[in-house]
Amino acid sequence: MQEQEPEQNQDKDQQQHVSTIDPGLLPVNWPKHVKYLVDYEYHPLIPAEVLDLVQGRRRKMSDYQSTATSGLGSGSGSESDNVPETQQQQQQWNENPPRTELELQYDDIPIGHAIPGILRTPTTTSSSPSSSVSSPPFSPSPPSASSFPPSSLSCPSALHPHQQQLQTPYEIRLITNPPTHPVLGSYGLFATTTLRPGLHLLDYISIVVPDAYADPDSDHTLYLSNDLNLDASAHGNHGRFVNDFRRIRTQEQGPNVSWDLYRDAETGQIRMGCKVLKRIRPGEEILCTYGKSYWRSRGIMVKGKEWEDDWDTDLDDQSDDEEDEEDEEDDDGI
Ligand SMILES: C[S@@+](CC[C@H](N)C(=O)[O-])C[C@H]1O[C@@H](n2cnc3c(N)ncnc32)[C@H](O)[C@@H]1O
Repeated sequence: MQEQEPEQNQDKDQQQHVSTIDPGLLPVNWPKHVKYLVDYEYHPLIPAEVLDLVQGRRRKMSDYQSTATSGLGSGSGSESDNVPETQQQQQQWNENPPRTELELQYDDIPIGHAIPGILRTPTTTSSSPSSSVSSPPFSPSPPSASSFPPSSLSCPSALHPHQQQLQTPYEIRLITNPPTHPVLGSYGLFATTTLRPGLHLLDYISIVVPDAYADPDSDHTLYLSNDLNLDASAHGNHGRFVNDFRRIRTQEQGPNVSWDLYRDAETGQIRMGCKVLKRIRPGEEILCTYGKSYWRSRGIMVKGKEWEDDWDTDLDDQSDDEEDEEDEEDDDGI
Protein backbone atom coordinates (compact mmCIF):
# COMPACT_ATOMS: atom_id res chain seq x y z
CA MET A 1 0.00 0.00 0.00
CA GLN A 2 1.40 3.39 -0.94
CA GLU A 3 0.32 6.62 0.62
CA GLN A 4 -1.33 9.48 -1.21
CA GLU A 5 0.59 12.13 0.67
CA PRO A 6 2.93 13.77 -1.86
CA GLU A 7 0.15 15.69 -3.67
CA GLN A 8 -1.49 16.67 -0.41
CA ASN A 9 1.87 17.81 0.87
CA GLN A 10 2.32 20.15 -2.11
CA ASP A 11 -0.84 21.98 -1.00
CA LYS A 12 0.30 21.88 2.57
CA ASP A 13 3.59 23.51 1.55
CA GLN A 14 1.62 26.68 0.88
CA GLN A 15 0.18 26.66 4.39
CA GLN A 16 1.48 28.30 7.53
CA HIS A 17 2.77 26.03 10.28
CA VAL A 18 0.01 25.30 12.79
CA SER A 19 2.63 24.61 15.47
CA THR A 20 2.75 27.33 18.07
CA ILE A 21 6.51 27.21 18.46
CA ASP A 22 9.05 29.05 16.35
CA PRO A 23 9.15 27.18 12.98
CA GLY A 24 12.94 27.39 13.14
CA LEU A 25 12.86 25.06 16.13
CA LEU A 26 10.71 22.43 14.46
CA PRO A 27 12.30 19.14 13.36
CA VAL A 28 13.39 18.99 9.73
CA ASN A 29 10.52 17.76 7.52
CA TRP A 30 7.94 18.54 10.19
CA PRO A 31 4.52 18.81 8.39
CA LYS A 32 2.96 22.25 8.53
CA HIS A 33 -0.54 20.92 9.15
CA VAL A 34 0.51 19.07 12.30
CA LYS A 35 0.95 20.90 15.59
CA TYR A 36 4.21 19.91 17.26
CA LEU A 37 3.61 18.86 20.87
CA VAL A 38 6.17 18.61 23.65
CA ASP A 39 3.68 16.96 25.98
CA TYR A 40 0.29 15.31 25.93
CA GLU A 41 -2.87 17.31 25.44
CA TYR A 42 -6.09 15.88 26.80
CA HIS A 43 -9.48 15.93 25.09
CA PRO A 44 -11.93 18.00 27.17
CA LEU A 45 -14.46 15.16 27.32
CA ILE A 46 -12.21 12.70 29.16
CA PRO A 47 -14.07 12.00 32.45
CA ALA A 48 -12.39 13.68 35.41
CA GLU A 49 -11.74 10.37 37.20
CA VAL A 50 -9.99 8.92 34.15
CA LEU A 51 -8.01 12.11 33.63
CA ASP A 52 -6.80 11.96 37.23
CA LEU A 53 -5.66 8.41 36.66
CA VAL A 54 -3.75 9.01 33.46
CA GLN A 55 -2.19 12.19 34.77
CA GLY A 56 -1.13 10.47 37.99
CA ARG A 57 -3.05 12.76 40.31
CA ARG A 58 -5.06 10.06 42.02
CA ARG A 59 -2.37 8.64 44.30
CA LYS A 60 1.01 9.31 45.83
CA MET A 61 3.88 8.16 43.64
CA SER A 62 4.89 5.61 46.28
CA ASP A 63 1.49 3.96 45.86
CA TYR A 64 2.03 3.57 42.16
CA GLN A 65 5.50 2.21 42.81
CA SER A 66 4.22 -0.46 45.16
CA THR A 67 1.51 -1.62 42.77
CA ALA A 68 3.82 -1.62 39.77
CA THR A 69 6.41 -3.79 41.46
CA SER A 70 4.36 -6.13 43.60
CA GLY A 71 0.92 -6.13 42.15
CA LEU A 72 -1.28 -4.22 44.54
CA GLY A 73 -0.05 -2.16 47.46
CA SER A 74 -1.34 -2.17 51.01
CA GLY A 75 -4.65 -0.88 49.76
CA SER A 76 -5.09 -3.98 47.66
CA GLY A 77 -8.41 -5.28 46.55
CA SER A 78 -11.22 -3.35 45.01
CA GLU A 79 -13.34 -0.83 46.84
CA SER A 80 -16.08 -3.35 47.43
CA ASP A 81 -13.72 -5.68 49.39
CA ASN A 82 -12.66 -5.33 53.02
CA VAL A 83 -14.81 -2.51 54.31
CA PRO A 84 -12.92 -1.09 57.34
CA GLU A 85 -14.28 -2.20 60.70
CA THR A 86 -11.87 -0.67 63.20
CA GLN A 87 -10.63 2.88 63.53
CA GLN A 88 -7.13 1.76 62.56
CA GLN A 89 -8.44 0.10 59.41
CA GLN A 90 -10.42 3.23 58.62
CA GLN A 91 -7.25 5.31 58.92
CA GLN A 92 -5.35 2.98 56.60
CA TRP A 93 -8.26 3.11 54.19
CA ASN A 94 -8.18 6.90 54.23
CA GLU A 95 -4.43 7.02 53.64
CA ASN A 96 -4.39 4.42 50.93
CA PRO A 97 -7.91 3.66 49.76
CA PRO A 98 -8.49 0.43 47.84
CA ARG A 99 -8.39 0.66 44.09
CA THR A 100 -11.59 1.34 42.24
CA GLU A 101 -12.41 -1.01 39.36
CA LEU A 102 -11.26 1.73 37.03
CA GLU A 103 -7.93 2.14 38.79
CA LEU A 104 -7.28 -1.57 38.64
CA GLN A 105 -7.22 -1.28 34.84
CA TYR A 106 -4.26 1.07 35.09
CA ASP A 107 -2.50 -0.59 37.99
CA ASP A 108 0.28 -2.73 36.58
CA ILE A 109 1.92 -0.06 34.46
CA PRO A 110 5.67 0.01 35.17
CA ILE A 111 7.38 3.14 36.43
CA GLY A 112 9.83 4.90 34.14
CA HIS A 113 11.34 8.27 33.38
CA ALA A 114 9.78 10.47 30.78
CA ILE A 115 11.60 11.45 27.63
CA PRO A 116 10.88 15.14 27.26
CA GLY A 117 9.71 16.66 24.01
CA ILE A 118 12.74 17.85 22.12
CA LEU A 119 11.89 21.48 22.53
CA ARG A 120 12.43 22.60 26.08
CA THR A 121 13.21 26.22 26.02
CA PRO A 122 11.88 29.30 27.75
CA THR A 123 11.47 30.87 24.32
CA THR A 124 8.84 28.35 23.16
CA THR A 125 5.35 29.73 23.04
CA SER A 126 3.41 26.47 23.09
CA SER A 127 -0.07 27.02 24.39
CA SER A 128 -0.42 23.38 25.32
CA PRO A 129 -2.41 23.18 28.53
CA SER A 130 -0.26 20.32 29.68
CA SER A 131 3.04 21.96 28.83
CA SER A 132 3.28 23.00 32.44
CA VAL A 133 3.92 19.38 33.43
CA SER A 134 7.40 19.51 34.85
CA SER A 135 10.12 17.91 32.77
CA PRO A 136 12.36 15.43 34.52
CA PRO A 137 15.95 16.38 35.23
CA PHE A 138 18.11 15.84 32.21
CA SER A 139 20.63 13.12 32.74
CA PRO A 140 23.54 12.45 30.42
CA SER A 141 24.10 8.95 31.80
CA PRO A 142 23.23 6.11 29.42
CA PRO A 143 20.19 4.00 30.23
CA SER A 144 20.49 0.43 31.35
CA ALA A 145 20.32 -1.72 28.23
CA SER A 146 18.37 -4.45 29.93
CA SER A 147 15.62 -2.52 31.62
CA PHE A 148 12.62 -0.76 30.24
CA PRO A 149 11.40 1.70 31.19
CA PRO A 150 14.91 2.90 31.94
CA SER A 151 15.98 4.32 35.23
CA SER A 152 17.67 7.27 33.60
CA LEU A 153 17.20 9.43 30.61
CA SER A 154 19.76 9.91 27.93
CA CYS A 155 20.40 12.06 24.94
CA PRO A 156 23.35 11.38 22.64
CA SER A 157 24.90 14.78 22.82
CA ALA A 158 23.72 15.54 26.35
CA LEU A 159 22.77 19.08 25.52
CA HIS A 160 21.68 21.28 28.34
CA PRO A 161 17.88 21.69 28.50
CA HIS A 162 18.21 25.43 28.17
CA GLN A 163 19.73 25.08 24.76
CA GLN A 164 17.13 25.89 22.19
CA GLN A 165 16.86 22.54 20.54
CA LEU A 166 17.87 19.14 21.79
CA GLN A 167 19.50 16.97 19.20
CA THR A 168 17.69 13.73 18.64
CA PRO A 169 19.27 10.41 17.68
CA TYR A 170 16.70 10.12 14.90
CA GLU A 171 15.24 12.26 12.14
CA ILE A 172 12.19 12.42 9.91
CA ARG A 173 13.02 11.55 6.32
CA LEU A 174 11.08 11.50 3.09
CA ILE A 175 11.31 7.95 1.78
CA THR A 176 12.54 7.90 -1.80
CA ASN A 177 14.16 4.47 -1.99
CA PRO A 178 14.25 1.56 -2.41
CA PRO A 179 11.50 1.64 -5.05
CA THR A 180 9.87 -1.34 -3.35
CA HIS A 181 9.47 0.50 -0.05
CA PRO A 182 5.73 0.35 0.80
CA VAL A 183 5.68 3.90 2.14
CA LEU A 184 7.52 5.47 -0.79
CA GLY A 185 6.86 9.19 -1.13
CA SER A 186 5.82 9.45 2.51
CA TYR A 187 7.83 9.90 5.69
CA GLY A 188 9.54 7.64 8.18
CA LEU A 189 11.82 7.93 11.22
CA PHE A 190 15.49 7.04 10.78
CA ALA A 191 18.34 6.59 13.25
CA THR A 192 21.17 9.10 13.05
CA THR A 193 23.41 7.18 15.43
CA THR A 194 23.62 3.60 16.65
CA LEU A 195 20.71 2.78 18.94
CA ARG A 196 21.20 -0.10 21.30
CA PRO A 197 18.60 -2.61 22.51
CA GLY A 198 16.80 -1.50 25.65
CA LEU A 199 17.13 2.21 24.96
CA HIS A 200 14.04 4.26 25.75
CA LEU A 201 14.14 6.27 22.56
CA LEU A 202 11.20 8.64 22.66
CA ASP A 203 7.61 8.96 23.79
CA TYR A 204 4.59 8.93 21.49
CA ILE A 205 3.17 12.37 22.21
CA SER A 206 -0.28 13.25 20.92
CA ILE A 207 -3.77 14.23 21.96
CA VAL A 208 -5.35 11.75 24.37
CA VAL A 209 -8.87 11.10 23.13
CA PRO A 210 -11.79 9.13 24.64
CA ASP A 211 -12.52 6.06 22.57
CA ALA A 212 -15.95 7.37 21.62
CA TYR A 213 -14.39 10.46 20.06
CA ALA A 214 -11.50 8.75 18.30
CA ASP A 215 -11.32 9.28 14.56
CA PRO A 216 -11.68 5.82 12.99
CA ASP A 217 -9.92 7.07 9.85
CA SER A 218 -6.86 8.37 11.65
CA ASP A 219 -3.63 6.72 10.54
CA HIS A 220 -1.78 7.93 13.63
CA THR A 221 -3.52 6.29 16.58
CA LEU A 222 -2.34 3.99 19.34
CA TYR A 223 -4.39 2.56 22.20
CA LEU A 224 -3.58 3.93 25.62
CA SER A 225 -6.25 1.87 27.40
CA ASN A 226 -9.71 0.42 26.80
CA ASP A 227 -11.14 3.91 27.10
CA LEU A 228 -8.48 6.13 25.58
CA ASN A 229 -6.58 6.56 22.32
CA LEU A 230 -3.48 8.51 21.43
CA ASP A 231 -4.15 10.35 18.20
CA ALA A 232 -1.25 12.15 16.56
CA SER A 233 -2.87 12.85 13.21
CA ALA A 234 -3.06 16.60 13.80
CA HIS A 235 -0.94 17.03 16.94
CA GLY A 236 2.15 15.02 17.79
CA ASN A 237 5.88 14.51 17.86
CA HIS A 238 8.43 12.31 16.05
CA GLY A 239 6.62 9.17 17.25
CA ARG A 240 3.91 9.63 14.61
CA PHE A 241 6.45 8.87 11.87
CA VAL A 242 7.34 5.35 12.96
CA ASN A 243 6.21 3.01 10.17
CA ASP A 244 5.20 -0.65 10.45
CA PHE A 245 7.99 -3.13 9.67
CA ARG A 246 5.95 -5.18 7.21
CA ARG A 247 7.38 -5.36 3.69
CA ILE A 248 10.41 -3.41 4.97
CA ARG A 249 11.89 -6.02 7.29
CA THR A 250 11.15 -9.74 7.16
CA GLN A 251 8.83 -11.45 9.63
CA GLU A 252 11.93 -13.18 11.04
CA GLN A 253 13.67 -9.84 11.59
CA GLY A 254 10.52 -8.33 13.07
CA PRO A 255 10.21 -4.75 14.32
CA ASN A 256 13.24 -3.00 15.80
CA VAL A 257 11.24 -0.98 18.35
CA SER A 258 8.11 -1.53 20.44
CA TRP A 259 5.63 0.74 22.17
CA ASP A 260 5.19 0.23 25.92
CA LEU A 261 3.14 2.18 28.44
CA TYR A 262 4.84 3.39 31.58
CA ARG A 263 4.10 5.78 34.43
CA ASP A 264 6.48 8.71 34.75
CA ALA A 265 8.28 8.40 38.09
CA GLU A 266 8.17 12.12 38.55
CA THR A 267 4.70 13.21 37.59
CA GLY A 268 2.77 9.92 37.71
CA GLN A 269 1.55 10.62 34.19
CA ILE A 270 0.95 7.60 31.94
CA ARG A 271 3.04 7.82 28.78
CA MET A 272 3.74 5.66 25.74
CA GLY A 273 7.44 4.93 25.43
CA CYS A 274 9.32 3.58 22.45
CA LYS A 275 11.86 0.90 23.34
CA VAL A 276 14.65 -0.23 21.03
CA LEU A 277 14.44 -4.02 20.54
CA LYS A 278 17.33 -4.62 18.18
CA ARG A 279 20.46 -2.70 17.38
CA ILE A 280 19.58 0.05 14.89
CA ARG A 281 22.43 1.46 12.86
CA PRO A 282 22.76 5.03 11.61
CA GLY A 283 20.57 5.53 8.55
CA GLU A 284 18.38 2.52 9.37
CA GLU A 285 14.63 3.02 9.58
CA ILE A 286 12.97 2.77 13.00
CA LEU A 287 10.08 0.31 12.61
CA CYS A 288 7.43 -1.06 14.95
CA THR A 289 4.44 -3.36 14.51
CA TYR A 290 1.01 -1.77 14.32
CA GLY A 291 -0.56 -5.17 15.06
CA LYS A 292 -2.78 -7.19 12.80
CA SER A 293 -5.97 -5.44 13.90
CA TYR A 294 -4.65 -2.11 12.58
CA TRP A 295 -4.26 -3.59 9.11
CA ARG A 296 -7.42 -5.68 9.34
CA SER A 297 -9.43 -2.54 10.05
CA ARG A 298 -8.04 -1.18 6.77
CA GLY A 299 -9.03 -4.31 4.86
CA ILE A 300 -5.48 -5.68 4.73
CA MET A 301 -4.66 -9.16 5.93
CA VAL A 302 -1.07 -9.47 7.09
CA LYS A 303 0.81 -12.71 7.55
CA GLY A 304 2.79 -13.96 10.50
CA LYS A 305 2.10 -13.95 14.19
CA GLU A 306 0.84 -10.91 16.07
CA TRP A 307 3.98 -10.87 18.20
CA GLU A 308 6.97 -13.21 18.16
CA ASP A 309 8.68 -13.55 21.51
CA ASP A 310 12.10 -13.74 19.90
CA TRP A 311 11.65 -10.26 18.43
CA ASP A 312 13.00 -8.85 21.66
CA THR A 313 15.53 -11.50 22.61
CA ASP A 314 18.27 -9.22 21.30
CA LEU A 315 17.84 -7.35 24.56
CA ASP A 316 19.92 -10.14 26.08
CA ASP A 317 22.61 -9.97 23.44
CA GLN A 318 24.74 -7.33 25.11
CA SER A 319 27.53 -9.74 26.00
CA ASP A 320 27.96 -10.95 22.43
CA ASP A 321 31.64 -10.44 21.54
CA GLU A 322 31.08 -9.29 17.99
CA GLU A 323 28.55 -6.69 19.09
CA ASP A 324 30.84 -5.49 21.87
CA GLU A 325 33.51 -4.79 19.27
CA GLU A 326 30.99 -2.85 17.24
CA ASP A 327 30.01 -0.97 20.38
CA GLU A 328 33.57 0.26 20.69
CA GLU A 329 33.59 1.39 17.07
CA ASP A 330 30.25 3.22 17.44
CA ASP A 331 31.67 5.92 19.68
CA ASP A 332 28.65 8.14 19.55
CA GLY A 333 26.03 5.41 19.71
CA ILE A 334 23.60 5.32 22.60
C1 LIG B 1 1.65 6.40 11.78
S1 LIG B 1 1.63 6.65 10.06
C2 LIG B 1 3.32 6.43 9.70
C3 LIG B 1 3.95 7.67 9.20
C4 LIG B 1 3.54 8.05 7.80
N1 LIG B 1 4.39 7.35 6.85
C5 LIG B 1 3.62 9.54 7.62
O1 LIG B 1 4.41 10.04 6.81
O2 LIG B 1 2.88 10.26 8.32
C6 LIG B 1 0.83 5.19 9.56
C7 LIG B 1 0.56 5.06 8.08
O3 LIG B 1 1.78 4.90 7.36
C8 LIG B 1 1.61 3.95 6.32
N2 LIG B 1 2.47 2.78 6.61
C9 LIG B 1 3.28 2.61 7.67
N3 LIG B 1 3.96 1.46 7.59
C10 LIG B 1 3.56 0.87 6.45
C11 LIG B 1 3.90 -0.36 5.81
N4 LIG B 1 4.81 -1.20 6.30
N5 LIG B 1 3.29 -0.65 4.64
C12 LIG B 1 2.41 0.20 4.10
N6 LIG B 1 2.03 1.37 4.64
C13 LIG B 1 2.61 1.71 5.81
C14 LIG B 1 0.16 3.55 6.33
O4 LIG B 1 -0.53 4.40 5.46
C15 LIG B 1 -0.24 3.83 7.73
O5 LIG B 1 -1.62 4.03 7.86
